Amino acid sequence: MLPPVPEPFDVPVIDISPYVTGGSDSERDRVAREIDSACATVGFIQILGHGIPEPVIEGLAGAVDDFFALPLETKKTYRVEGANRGYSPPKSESLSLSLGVESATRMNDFFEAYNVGTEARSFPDLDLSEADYGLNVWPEVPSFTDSVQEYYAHGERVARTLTRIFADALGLDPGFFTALTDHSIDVLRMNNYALPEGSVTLDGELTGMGEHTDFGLVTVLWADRVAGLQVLGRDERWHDVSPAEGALLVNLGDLTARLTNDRWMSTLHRVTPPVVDGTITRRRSAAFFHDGNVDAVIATLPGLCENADDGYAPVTVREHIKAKLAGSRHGKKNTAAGRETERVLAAAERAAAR
Ligand SMILES: O=C(O)CCC(=O)C(=O)O
Ligand SMILES: [Fe+2]
Repeated sequence: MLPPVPEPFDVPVIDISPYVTGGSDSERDRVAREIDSACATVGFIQILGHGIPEPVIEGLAGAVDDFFALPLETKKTYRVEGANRGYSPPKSESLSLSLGVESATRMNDFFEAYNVGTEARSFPDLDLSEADYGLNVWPEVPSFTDSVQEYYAHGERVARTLTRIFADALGLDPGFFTALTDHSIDVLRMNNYALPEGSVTLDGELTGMGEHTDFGLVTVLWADRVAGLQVLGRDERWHDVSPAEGALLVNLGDLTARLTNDRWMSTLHRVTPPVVDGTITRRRSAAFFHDGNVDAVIATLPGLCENADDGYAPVTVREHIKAKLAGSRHGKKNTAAGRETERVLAAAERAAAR
């Protein structure tokens, strides 16, 4: 039975500084317990004490502003075929297809994005392929490369700090995630939700970014404090989420749900920016996706399934990400996700029925 009234919905605020600047065992223990509870009940967290200096965040925001202010034709010269890199124009992706949903709003996500990520050549000793770890393209925009690279290094540091906390919260060896992530496929997706006045008719189908779960282990999300992000609560209603002053949002991806046999949640979310007087209120965000080594095998932790065949089937990060990207970027329904698709589809369908 669905709850008759919406439940109060809060995205817990957690100060992770004991893991960033050093803290006592008991302080770290408190952080790990708070993270465990947030991951098991919401799947979204607001973190403070992350240690990213304000000028670094301002630098990222400035880079996002400068790039997306370019004419569309110029931005399109930075498209990269066949890799999750460079510019993605409005209406070229449909996140809901990454779930295996044949959406009525196919390719109607109006966000535009710029992606950069970890490159094969950063690991000269490993035999990594550029098909998995694509080369970045950098736009000719003053300070863009420096500002984005500086933020990227912090995004990676914060993601790794989080997985260190996850190991404690799940009672695992401190190095558990390091073994899965020492050459992690990471991507920073800078999103811009804006359409010039009059360029589009909002027919109720167009959306900022369709409902989806993130693909990897954990996402660190910087976002404007402007409405638009909505998260599906356990009451199966969509709730508006905007970060507290100075907070970054964090959410878990499908690979962590698989690892924990759904004890921790990969929560459905979407972006529906408000329309004021026929114009979309501009909103920016930057999602740092920490997805794990391409060849890491993600299998449910033994302590979290009663029988050996109880958990998710083991999957490599490569297989999983490939199926997801084929859905969102190439309009191909993700049929490989199995139990995961069932989980997210059931939640999406119940939310739609409300
Ligand atoms: O714009 C946002 O706040 C969310 C972006 C997001 O969910 C994503 O890029 O996966
Ligand atoms: Fe997302």
